[in-house]
Amino acid sequence: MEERPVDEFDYGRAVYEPLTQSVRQLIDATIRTEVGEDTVAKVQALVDEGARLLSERLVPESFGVQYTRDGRGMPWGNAIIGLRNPIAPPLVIERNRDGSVWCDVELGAAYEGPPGCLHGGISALILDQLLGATAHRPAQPAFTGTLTVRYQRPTRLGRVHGEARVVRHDGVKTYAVGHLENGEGIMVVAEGVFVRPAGRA
Ligand SMILES: CCCCCCCCCC(=O)SCCNC(=O)CCNC(=O)[C@H](O)C(C)(C)COP(=O)(O)OP(=O)(O)OC[C@H]1O[C@@H](n2cnc3c(N)ncnc32)[C@H](O)[C@@H]1OP(=O)(O)O
Repeated sequence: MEERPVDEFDYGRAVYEPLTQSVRQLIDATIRTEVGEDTVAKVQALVDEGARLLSERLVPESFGVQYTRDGRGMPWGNAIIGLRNPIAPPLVIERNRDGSVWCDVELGAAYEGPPGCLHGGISALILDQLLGATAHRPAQPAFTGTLTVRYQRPTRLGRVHGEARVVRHDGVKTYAVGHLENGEGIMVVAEGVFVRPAGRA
């Protein structure tokens, strides 16, 4: 059996996070490059070789949430916070003492919708995760039941600040609100109902 370091979280982070960050740079450069076709073909061959090497051993399906032996969750494939997911910015969510949450994130060319602006689906994705994180209780996961998003103004690509907080609980339902803002003000607001499924709460 393979010898695993005691701290799998730190080991995994040290090994995979730099790779993920390199692939994020690759995604950005793939979108914005203006080099000639010979260079594009050369890079494609290198990328194909990298994918071939990484594919020599894969988990059978998606990554899921793997746990360290001391119980720490590693949602590293997650589409928005995944440490091993190059399409995740990634979002790093901070929690205040009152349970509200916030994040600061840099969103570049890979997240474009209208020219120069953040794609509305990405705004909704960030808000879904933020509102879900504030609604979350340990060992009582809450699923997004309904998420309502109001796009007040186009959000320019670049640095975005997000916040979310719980406004009330009603049985298995938790109601949360949040917003995204930048130097131009509050751009997107959201409210959501998060439901703890019967039998799993
Ligand atoms: C640190 C970790 C941070 C984690 C953050 C996570 C963020 C990401 C969150 C997601 O993206 S989750 C993925 C997207 N969501 C889903 O896939 C959910 C799919 N839907 C379901 O699984 C079920 O429909 C659901 C769990 C939402 C509800 O099923 P139940 O069978 O438990 O609901 P039930 O019919 O028993 O109703 C319970 C209560 O919830 C209400 N309800 C049910 N579905 C609802 C809904 N969709 N929206 C709002 N309220 C809903 C329902 O009216 C009722 O209210 P009352 O108690 O007042 O009668």
